[in-house]
Amino acid sequence: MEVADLENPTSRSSSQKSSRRSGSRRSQKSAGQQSSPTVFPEKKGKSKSSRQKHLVFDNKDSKKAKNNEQKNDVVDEKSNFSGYEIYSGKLFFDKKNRITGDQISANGKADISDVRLTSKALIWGSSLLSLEDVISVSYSSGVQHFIVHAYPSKKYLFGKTHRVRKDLRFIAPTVEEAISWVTCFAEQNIYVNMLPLPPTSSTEQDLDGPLSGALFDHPPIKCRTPPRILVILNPRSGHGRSCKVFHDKAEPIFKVPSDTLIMQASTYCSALAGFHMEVVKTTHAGHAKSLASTFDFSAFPDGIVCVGGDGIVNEVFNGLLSRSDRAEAVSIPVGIIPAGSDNSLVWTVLGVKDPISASLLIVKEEKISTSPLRLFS
Ligand SMILES: Nc1ncnc2c1ncn2[C@@H]1O[C@H](COP(=O)(O)OP(=O)(O)OP(=O)(O)O)[C@@H](O)[C@H]1O
Repeated sequence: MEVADLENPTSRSSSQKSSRRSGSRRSQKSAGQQSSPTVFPEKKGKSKSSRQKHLVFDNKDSKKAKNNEQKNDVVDEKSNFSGYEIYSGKLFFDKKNRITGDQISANGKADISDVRLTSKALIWGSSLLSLEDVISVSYSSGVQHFIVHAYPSKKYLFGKTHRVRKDLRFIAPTVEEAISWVTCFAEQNIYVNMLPLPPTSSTEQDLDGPLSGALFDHPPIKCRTPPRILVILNPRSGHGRSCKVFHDKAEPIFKVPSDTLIMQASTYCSALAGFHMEVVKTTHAGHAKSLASTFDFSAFPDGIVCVGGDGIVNEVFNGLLSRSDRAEAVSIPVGIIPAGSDNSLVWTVLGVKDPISASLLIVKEEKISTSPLRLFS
């Protein structure tokens, strides 16, 4: 099972317990949200019929339920999971990312399931993916598929868990439905990577025509503004292993190198969680303090992330508190990615030990917005 199994509720992430996102859809649209590039809907007429040739969804069974007014409670006794339904419908889960384009073969019919997006999870078959574990959704304008990027917990030896990256690709019956799914994810404050349109075959291009003209009938998908943060990394932390910890485990959550996100067998440049980060590696003791005491807030309005052990965090807080604009400094969000030899501070304050869980908290903007004064009071 790739994600939490409803039959086995203990495999779910403990982070499901609380969700800032419960509430009405309207309330979830934060004031800071901005429009991402407009999603160009499928061209009507010719293009629709051309795409319908791929579809094997049974439209009679397909149940599309967008519950703006009436929110259905989803309560699963086995998993003790609850949330209200945001959207539901039939989706093809492309388990092995093997389907080219949006075409689903007859063999793939068995993998078409009823999928529900609730205020807390994405649920299909016996699988449940907590939205707390979802980093982002990637989508290309005008295609039927989208990818949900997540780091669900997985059990390994002796009941211990660790987080594993999953890129779950779903194909909707129509482009319009794909857009609706992506829009609903965005409304749950999940970042949407708007990717370049994948290359189409010459035949398909001829049938569809260029994606221009009367393609603006869909409103733009709204998602949060990509945060800009300063990362202060102590390369000596954790006996010199902090750089590896950051680049291997944490950085891919915030952004991915251009050649690692693959959609439709084509390579796209994309940021996973859409963060703009400047990474500064400290060169000496006291460097983190001087950076925190002098950096320009306007360049990094969304905060600082410390990568290292307790010492580097201590320096950053001391640097912030030593500033002349202290009132503003104490409100700057500070995140911590544990990479030191002893990470007792991050464990005590945030309740996490591993760099992936700590990064998820930063992406979810839950702990990064805690001011240093409040942290230590
Ligand atoms: N480039 C550097 N070279 C030498 N020392 C540094 C450098 N950058 C920071 N330091 C100092 O190293 C000290 C220890 O760093 P840090 O706490 O991050 O790592 P650690 O000792 O591995 O972790 P922990 O404190 O959890 O045991 C910090 O107090 C800081 O002053």
